[in-house]
Amino acid sequence: METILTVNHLTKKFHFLTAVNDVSFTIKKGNVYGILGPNGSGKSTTLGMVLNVVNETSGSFTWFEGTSTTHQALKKVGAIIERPNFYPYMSAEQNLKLVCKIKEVSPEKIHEKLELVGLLDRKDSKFKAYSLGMKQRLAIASALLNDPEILILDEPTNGLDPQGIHQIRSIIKKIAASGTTILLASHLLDEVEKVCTHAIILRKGHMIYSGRVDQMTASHGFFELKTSQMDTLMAYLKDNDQFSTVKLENGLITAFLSQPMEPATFNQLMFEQNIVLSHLIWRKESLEEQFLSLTNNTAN
Ligand SMILES: Nc1ncnc2c1ncn2[C@@H]1O[C@H](COP(=O)(O)OP(=O)(O)OP(=O)(O)O)[C@@H](O)[C@H]1O
Repeated sequence: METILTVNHLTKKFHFLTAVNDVSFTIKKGNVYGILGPNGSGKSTTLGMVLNVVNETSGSFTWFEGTSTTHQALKKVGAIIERPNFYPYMSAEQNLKLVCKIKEVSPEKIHEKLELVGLLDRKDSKFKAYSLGMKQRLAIASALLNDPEILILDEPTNGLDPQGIHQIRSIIKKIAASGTTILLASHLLDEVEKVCTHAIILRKGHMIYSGRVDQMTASHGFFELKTSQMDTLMAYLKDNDQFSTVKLENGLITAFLSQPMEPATFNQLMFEQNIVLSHLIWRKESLEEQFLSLTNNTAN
């Protein structure tokens, strides 16, 4: 499958705050990716870096397998990362004509794209008369005018009423069905589950999951661990492919299993490594719990 974007160990620091911490993922053609995380988890900063509007502190990213410069590659990317902003006294169609001029693309696709987002019958209405949902749909039509390879959306349903949310989600699915790759940022688990095939979950700038949405809940659980030899244990776990993600927070190690393992087996393994555990708890439904903490944790 063709690779659209490769992100390698991307990190962004704002003074003392690490907004994005060592994030790596790959975007493959035809899939719908959701970057999921609570407010402040680093979603917009990640999108900003790959769109060249935020400078990375370290790490790198490559568009379209490095076949062209980032500047050239971004011409094949449609992105909406800010609130839709068009000329208020011009109609939707006039605004899109202007976008075509600026982007140097033919205006012939305007009707097709307005039709796709359900605004063709409102093409002559002034932008200022549009509802927030219509403005967002117009922004999507605008981003699609040059038939980009990938559409990037930051919180596409924020501030919309339930009907507006439903319309945007249906449009995203329609765009994806036509073969356009999509990358969206959302703080709503429900949204990512409904719309996306793949998810990248961020928490405080760290990536805690990357993979298929339908495998998010098929987790083998995780161990919560404590020992007086934290460094040795961390090094051992990070080197062991039976664990997918290992993190150390507040003196507690959380090690996510990539395959089933009994706590007794793990304890025996630790014993053989001369690591004495003072705390060992195995928990299941880990990702659902993660989701709850992700979606409820507004103080993040
Ligand atoms: N220009 C900046 N200067 C300083 N700190 C910043 C800047 N931009 C973002 N941050 C901080 O980086 C962290 C990540 O922010 P980011 O906007 O990427 O998160 P997010 O997951 O997109 O959340 P939200 O949905 O609230 O935008 C936050 O703590 C934020 O305050």
